[in-house]
Amino acid sequence: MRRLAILGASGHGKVVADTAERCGWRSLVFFDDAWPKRQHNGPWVVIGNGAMLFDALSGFDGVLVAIGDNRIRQDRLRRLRDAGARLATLVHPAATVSTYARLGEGSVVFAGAVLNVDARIGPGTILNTGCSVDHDCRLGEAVHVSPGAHLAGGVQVGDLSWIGIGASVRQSLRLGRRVMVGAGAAVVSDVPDGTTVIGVPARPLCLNR
Ligand SMILES: CC(=O)SCCNC(=O)CCNC(=O)[C@H](O)C(C)(C)COP(=O)(O)OP(=O)(O)OC[C@H]1O[C@@H](n2cnc3c(N)ncnc32)[C@H](O)[C@@H]1OP(=O)(O)O
Repeated sequence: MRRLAILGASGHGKVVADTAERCGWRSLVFFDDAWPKRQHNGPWVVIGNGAMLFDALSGFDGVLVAIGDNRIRQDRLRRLRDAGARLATLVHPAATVSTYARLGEGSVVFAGAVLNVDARIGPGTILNTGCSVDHDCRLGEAVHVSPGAHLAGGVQVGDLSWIGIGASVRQSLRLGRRVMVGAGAAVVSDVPDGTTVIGVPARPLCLNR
């Protein structure tokens, strides 16, 4: 039976595990630094800490990092890949991914998400429940598109950026690295690196205070 290891026994980790089962993984276990205090994550067992996963890689057919923090997820994915881990990629059967889209290793696409034609998604990205990423979008590494967020066609999103729940981004815009788009925002202009924007239309958070 193919074995999957998931690093990060969080709520996000439970959705990753649930999606993995829907994708046909039958044997899956968690690793988390809260072990041995944390022994379970929902119906799944936590069998060791992060360091123990690195020692156990040969026993797994796939490894995923289920850590919501983009920077930490990117770091752990890179370290696991360098250590020889076989990084898995998940697409929930109720998600729609174009044959002509590309999805980087270690990425997850949850139920109801749509990834459209000629989109390119970097490694370690989360396309969360019911989001959409439209044609020709370019997402960097370890991006998170939250539930119900929508990117119109041709949007570029830099590494480590986070599109908040229910936000929308107008077509052909360029969002930099480490951008945070607040929940429910409507982004109608480019966003520079490291900027948090909120509101409708979206403005930098400091300008809204
Ligand atoms: C399955 C899952 O759960 S996936 C997770 C999905 N979660 C998300 O998408 C979270 C997105 N995060 C947000 O929207 C956050 O509120 C952020 C990042 C924009 C701001 O967070 P913080 O920096 O902690 O700001 P804070 O909460 O202190 O709010 C600062 C001010 O901005 C306002 N504000 C915060 N977020 C928003 C928003 N999304 N839209 C409008 N105003 C906002 C607050 O009301 C506050 O206003 P005030 O100064 O007048 O009182």
